[in-house]
Amino acid sequence: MHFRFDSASLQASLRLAPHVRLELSCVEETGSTNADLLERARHGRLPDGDAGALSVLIARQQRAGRGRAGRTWQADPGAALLMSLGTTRRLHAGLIGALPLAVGAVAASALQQLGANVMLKWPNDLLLVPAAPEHAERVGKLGGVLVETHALAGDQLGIVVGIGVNGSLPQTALTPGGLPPAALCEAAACTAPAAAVTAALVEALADLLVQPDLPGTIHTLVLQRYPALDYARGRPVQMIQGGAVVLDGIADGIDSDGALRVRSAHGMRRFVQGDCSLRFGGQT
Ligand SMILES: O=C(O)CCCC[C@@H]1SC[C@@H]2NC(=O)N[C@@H]21
Repeated sequence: MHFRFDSASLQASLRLAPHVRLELSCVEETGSTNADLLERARHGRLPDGDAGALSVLIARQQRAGRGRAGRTWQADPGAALLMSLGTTRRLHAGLIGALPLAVGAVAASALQQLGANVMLKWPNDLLLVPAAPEHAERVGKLGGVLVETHALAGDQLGIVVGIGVNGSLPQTALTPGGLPPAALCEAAACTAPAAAVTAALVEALADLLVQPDLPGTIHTLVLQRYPALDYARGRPVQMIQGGAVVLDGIADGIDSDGALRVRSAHGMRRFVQGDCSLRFGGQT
């Protein structure tokens, strides 16, 4: 699966609600699509999401792709969808932690509709899960979501939603959380071409970001859609903060603010930051 587009043909293939207006650019190479759109946010050049407007930037290659928690995100040229969507909205700071989960839920649902069995791991991982239940533990990291924001004048926020999805397997070995990488080309039931994958994700994420009631939509996605997509729920996990294991327990789901609940012998603990590593057969 190879990702390479020109803006005009991608734009022509999109089915968007009539009020949605996209400024779409597809580039061969950039540093980071998230960094580019955040720069636009800093200069007041992201469009108005209340009016249904968004910027979408897709790159075939990134020189300095960004992952969560200051990590880098690497992908071979054309091997992954590398995309950011940017807009300005009014969003209470208390909901920023829940937004990546809502984005993940929307992206996972869009990919499921294309036949890939995609689930989620807190806070931002897209997982590819084998369809056969007896192989459900042969899960891999398909991609990730990186939401970055920039406070603007008034109570407006520049919101940049980045997503990376592997079409082909990357060269890298393990990913954060100890999972092997996975790619859409491995999902037997997903025969959609790269253009269809891209269009489905642009349509779904644009629709989310211009929702008139964005806070209510985030809330509903996190509380109602995320649970069915939550791969970790009920499984043994190890919580890692600052490189150290801080808790062994059982993932117990997500709160409305995006916090992960983990149950252990010491009771229930909420996490708003850190990594959640799955433990299979007692191993990390
Ligand atoms: O798993 C993660 O830590 C999040 C990865 C997010 C990667 C995407 S690729 C497009 C966008 N631009 C970036 O620099 N990062 C995000």
